[in-house]
Amino acid sequence: MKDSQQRFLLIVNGKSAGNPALREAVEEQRKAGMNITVRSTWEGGDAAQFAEEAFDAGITRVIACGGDGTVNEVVNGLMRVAHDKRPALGIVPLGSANDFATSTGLPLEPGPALSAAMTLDAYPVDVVRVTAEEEEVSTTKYYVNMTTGGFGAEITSSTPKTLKRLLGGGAYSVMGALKAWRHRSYRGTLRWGDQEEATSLLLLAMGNGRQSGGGQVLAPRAKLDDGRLDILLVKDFSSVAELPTLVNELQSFPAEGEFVRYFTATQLTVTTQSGDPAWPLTLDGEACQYDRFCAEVVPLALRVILPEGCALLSTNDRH
Ligand SMILES: Nc1ncnc2c1ncn2[C@@H]1O[C@H](COP(=O)(O)OP(=O)(O)OP(=O)(O)O)[C@@H](O)[C@H]1O
Repeated sequence: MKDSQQRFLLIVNGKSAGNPALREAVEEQRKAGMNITVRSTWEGGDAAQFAEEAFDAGITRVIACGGDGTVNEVVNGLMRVAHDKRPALGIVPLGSANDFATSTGLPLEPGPALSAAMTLDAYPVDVVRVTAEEEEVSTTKYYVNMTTGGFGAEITSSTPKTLKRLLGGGAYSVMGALKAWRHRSYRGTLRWGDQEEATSLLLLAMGNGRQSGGGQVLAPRAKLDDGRLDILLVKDFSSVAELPTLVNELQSFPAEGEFVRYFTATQLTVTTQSGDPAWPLTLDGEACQYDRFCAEVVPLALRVILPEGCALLSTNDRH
């Protein structure tokens, strides 16, 4: 479809509605004849609703203007639209972390980002469905980038920089930090493929994309369109003497390390024993807490506007 035939909906996080660079970029594109509607959110939930309504309003591309949380809401709204009617997703990153946009190589400034979202091609990517059963109520949420769980999720959702120190620091500074944060592990039984493991984890990461928490690469080999989740398990340690091994393994992501395991799966379920605390999760920046949940890949569910040659697409592997 030609750019002039596209109908664009910008869903702007109300926090950024006055962003001068975005306003200027929209004005410029409109002057160039582009058909742009802008809707600004008032509160959580609006972005998903606007995205869900987009197809009926004749929109062909929905452009999420905000941080990872806004992108996540828009993805959830788009997933409520039938697959063959689902508008493509573009991103103008205006958040504090912007992990998805950064890792896919999209422009980070509003002007170039809007231009990219309006003119670049859209590529089909996987979306991950997370279902949870809590007191007989079932909830379904989607994400496109990464979910972190356990203590790691607590840190990523509170202070992204703290996780950076955990992963990037030396063993002794890590130990001090962990003590200061009163770190804890989360217990549960994990099931994937034909495997089952009862374990105690500091961190679980389920990556469709590669990074979260403001630049933490937790799924370095993930591809957005390979039909698989890249799973990182970081087991708890019992003494400071074990920390150098743990920190080393976090640099190499071994398939079967002493503390770190990295593998792929199409589906992963986590179940806690009754009486154990529920797992804190951060789904593309959105915090929640579940006793039992299942994450599964919905292959090629959403077209996302990405840079040509994006390293996160397996179609670009040969380049
Ligand atoms: N008008 C508004 N004012 C303040 N907050 C809003 C408004 N509309 C939506 N929100 C909230 O903003 C959250 C999303 O924020 P967003 O991810 O865009 O920014 P961020 O947190 O700075 O980004 P990042 O995750 O990249 O750090 C939503 O969960 C929603 O609840």
